[in-house]
Amino acid sequence: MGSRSNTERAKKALDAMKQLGFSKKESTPVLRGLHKLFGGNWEPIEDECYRALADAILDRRQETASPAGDGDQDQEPRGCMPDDDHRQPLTSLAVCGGSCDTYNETDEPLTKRPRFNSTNLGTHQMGTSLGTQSPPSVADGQDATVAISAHGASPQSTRLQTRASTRLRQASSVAAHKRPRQMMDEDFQHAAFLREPKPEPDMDAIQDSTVTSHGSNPQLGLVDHPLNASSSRVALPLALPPPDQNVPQISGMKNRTVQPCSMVNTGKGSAVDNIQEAPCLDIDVASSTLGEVKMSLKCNVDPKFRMPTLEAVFKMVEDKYLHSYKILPPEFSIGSLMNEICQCVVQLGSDHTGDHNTESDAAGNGRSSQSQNESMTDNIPFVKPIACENCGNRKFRSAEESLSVEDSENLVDARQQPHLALAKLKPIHDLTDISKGEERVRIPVVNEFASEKCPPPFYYIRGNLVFQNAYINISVARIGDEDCCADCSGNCLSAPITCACARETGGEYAYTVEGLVRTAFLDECVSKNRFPEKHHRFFCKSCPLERSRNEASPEPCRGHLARKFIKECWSKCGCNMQCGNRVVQRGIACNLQVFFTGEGKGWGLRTLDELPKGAFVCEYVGEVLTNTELHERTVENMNNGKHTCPVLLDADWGSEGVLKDEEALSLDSTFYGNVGRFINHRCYDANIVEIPVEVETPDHHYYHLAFFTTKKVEAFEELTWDYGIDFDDDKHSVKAFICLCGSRYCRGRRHPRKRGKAAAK
Ligand SMILES: C[S@@+](CC[C@H](N)C(=O)[O-])C[C@H]1O[C@@H](n2cnc3c(N)ncnc32)[C@H](O)[C@@H]1O
Repeated sequence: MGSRSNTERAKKALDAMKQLGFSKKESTPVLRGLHKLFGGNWEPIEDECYRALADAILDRRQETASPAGDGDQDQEPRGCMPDDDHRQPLTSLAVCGGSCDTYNETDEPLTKRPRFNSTNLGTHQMGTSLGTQSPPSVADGQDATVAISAHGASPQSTRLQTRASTRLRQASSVAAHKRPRQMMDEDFQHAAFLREPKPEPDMDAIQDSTVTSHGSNPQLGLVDHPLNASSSRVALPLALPPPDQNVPQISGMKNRTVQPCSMVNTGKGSAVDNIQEAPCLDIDVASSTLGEVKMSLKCNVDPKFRMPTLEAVFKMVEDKYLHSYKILPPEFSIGSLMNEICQCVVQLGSDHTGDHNTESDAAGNGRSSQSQNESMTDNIPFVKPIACENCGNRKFRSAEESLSVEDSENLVDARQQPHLALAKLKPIHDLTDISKGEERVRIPVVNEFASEKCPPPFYYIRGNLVFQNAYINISVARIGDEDCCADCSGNCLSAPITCACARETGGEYAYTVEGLVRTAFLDECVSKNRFPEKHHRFFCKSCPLERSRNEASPEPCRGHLARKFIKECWSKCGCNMQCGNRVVQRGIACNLQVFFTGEGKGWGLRTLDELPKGAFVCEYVGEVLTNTELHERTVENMNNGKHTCPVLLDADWGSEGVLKDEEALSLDSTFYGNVGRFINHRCYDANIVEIPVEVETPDHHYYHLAFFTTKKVEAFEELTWDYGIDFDDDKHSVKAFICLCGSRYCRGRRHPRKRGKAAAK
C-alpha cells in the first residue's frame, strides 16, 4: 500500500465512496480535508473501509443540511429527496412496497421510498419528515418488504434501537443517546447479532461469507439477501446500490440470516402461537463493520395491499406485545416480534377503512391518538379459538375450518374484538380434553344428563393474560437476593437449611416433601376464609372497588382480608424445576373432569382420584383486569344476561397508599380461563381453598391464586370453594345466585329473599 501513489489511493477512496452513493464532487473536498488533517497519512482514511471518510461526508452533509443541529426534527421533508438518503443513508426506517417504480436505481439506493423517520417514533411530528406523498401500494407484487436500517453513529438510529429495547427491556433511551459513537456501533452489532436467540445455522460460514451479487433487488434498491437458512449468504454494505460483479466490493460486512418465519419456534400456548400463521415469509438481519444494521421482513400480501406507515405498525406491535402482554412470554424473541411487525404491516395495509396508510396519519394529522390506539388494541386476539373435536358428531376441525361461510364473514369483527369473537364464532370444546393440550393432564368433559353436551364457549388458557391496562411489573431486576435462592441447587426442600424463598412463610416451606401444603398453614388459610371477621383485615384509604362503583362519592372500604402467601422458587433461584418449593408453577398434576352437575349449578369440576389434604388442584386463571375494566365488564355482562366470575387480587390493597386503578387487579375467567372457572361455590365447608402464591413477582400486588384441598377428597367428589360471597350484598362483583351448594351452613339458602325466589323456580 505504502508504495502506491496519492492519485491511486485517492481514486480508490472516491470509488469506495461512490459505492456508498456519494458523488465524486461531494467526496473530493472532504477527502482532501481529511488527507490534510491526517498529515498526508492514508492509513486512517483507508481504515475500516474508509469509514472516517464516509463519516466525514455524512457529518458535512448534516452540518449543511441541519443548521439547527441534531435533534431538529422539523426540517424539510427528507424521505423523498434523492439526496436525503445520502444525508441520512443509514439512519432511518425505510418501508418499501413490492414495486417501488419511482426508485432511482442507478446511484441512490435508498431514495424515493416513503420514509419513516425514527426520530419521530411515538410522536406526532411526522408530517414534516414524510411529506404528503401517499405510500406506494403493492401494485402487482405479492410481497411487501419492510427494511429497517440503522447506523450506530446517528442519534436517530439510537432512538430506533432504544425504542425497541426500552419497550422490551425497559432500557434507558436517554442514556443511550448520550453514549459515544463507538459504543453505539457495538450496540448495533449486538442488536443484530445477539437479540435473536434462535439457533442460526452455520454461523461461521455466514460471518466468513464473501460478497456475491446473489439476491440483490434492484427494484427495491434494498439488498435483498437470500432469506432462508439454506440459501447462500451475501455480505453487502447495506447502503450500496445493487452489486455489480465488476465493481470491487467493500469488505467487512456481516450478514446474518434469521430463520424464515415458518421456522420460528413460537412456543406452545403463547401469544406468539399465532406467528406460525404469520404472513411473513422471511426475516433477514445484516450488519456491517460500519455499524449499520438492516432488518428486512418480507410479507405475503394481497394485491389490494397499501403500505401502512411504520409508526402505525410499530404502535400496533407494541400495543399487542407490551400493553396487552406486560408479562412477556418466555418464548418471546425478536424474531417473533419482527414477525409480528410483518403481520401488522399486512393487516394495516389491507385495512382500507382506516387511515393509517397515509403519510398525514403518521404526522398525527386527522386522527386522534385514542382512535389509533383503539384500532390497534382491538385488533387481534392473542389466543386462537379453541379447536373443536368430538363435539356432537363433528370430527376434529381447526378453528378456521369450523367456521361456516356466515361465520367466516364475522371473522374480521372477531379479530377486532376478541370477546365479540367468542360470541360470534362459538368455539367448540374438545370434550376429550378441555385444555386442548395446554395442561400436563387431559381434562375431559362429561355430561351424564342428556342436556347440554358442551360448556359454553371460552378460550382455554393455562396462565393468566393481561386484558389491557393492568400493570404488572415483572422483572428479574426486581427480585433481590432476599427474594430468591440463587445459591441453591437441586431441591431446596432437601437442603439442611431453608432458603430465602421460605421467608414469606416464616422460614419454613409451605409445602411438604410430598408436595402438599403443610396442615398448620392450610388450616389457617381455611380459617381466614371461613371466619374472616376473626382475622385481620386491611382497609383502603380509597378503595378501588368503591371508587369504581361510585367515583364521585365512594363508600368507605369494607376491608380486605390479610392473606397468607406462599412464595415459590423461580427463575432467579438456583434449584431445579423439580424443587419441592415449585408446585403451582408446574401446573395441574391430578386427574380432573369437567362434569354437568345436574343440580342446577351448571357445570362443575371434580377429581377422578382421591386427593389427600393440602394437594394442589389448579389455579384460578383468567384475564388480569384493572378495577375499572372489571366494573365495566361486569355491567356489560349483566346487560347481556351474563355473569362475570371475577376474583379480586386484593390481598395487598389496603397495605399500600392509594392504589391506582391499573394496580388494583382482578382475574376474570369469563372469556379466557382454565378449569378453575368450573369450580362451583360452597358455603363454609368447601373442599378446596384458594391461597395466593407468588411466583414471578416478589410482592403481593400480582399473584397466582391456587386451589388446594382443605381435606381428603374422594374420587369423583365435586371440588368446591367458598367464593366468599355476601349474599346480602347486591353490589358484590359476583352477582349473587341462588345458592344450591347443599351445605348445612349455606348462607345463600338462608337468605329469605333468595329462598323465596328459589322456591318459585
Ligand atoms: C365460576 S362459575 C362455576 C361454573 C358454572 N357452574 C358453569 O356452569 O360454568 C359460577 C357460576 O356457577 C353457578 N354456581 C356456582 N356455585 C353455585 C351454587 N352453589 N349454587 C348455584 N349456582 C352456583 C352460578 O351460576 C355462578 O354464577
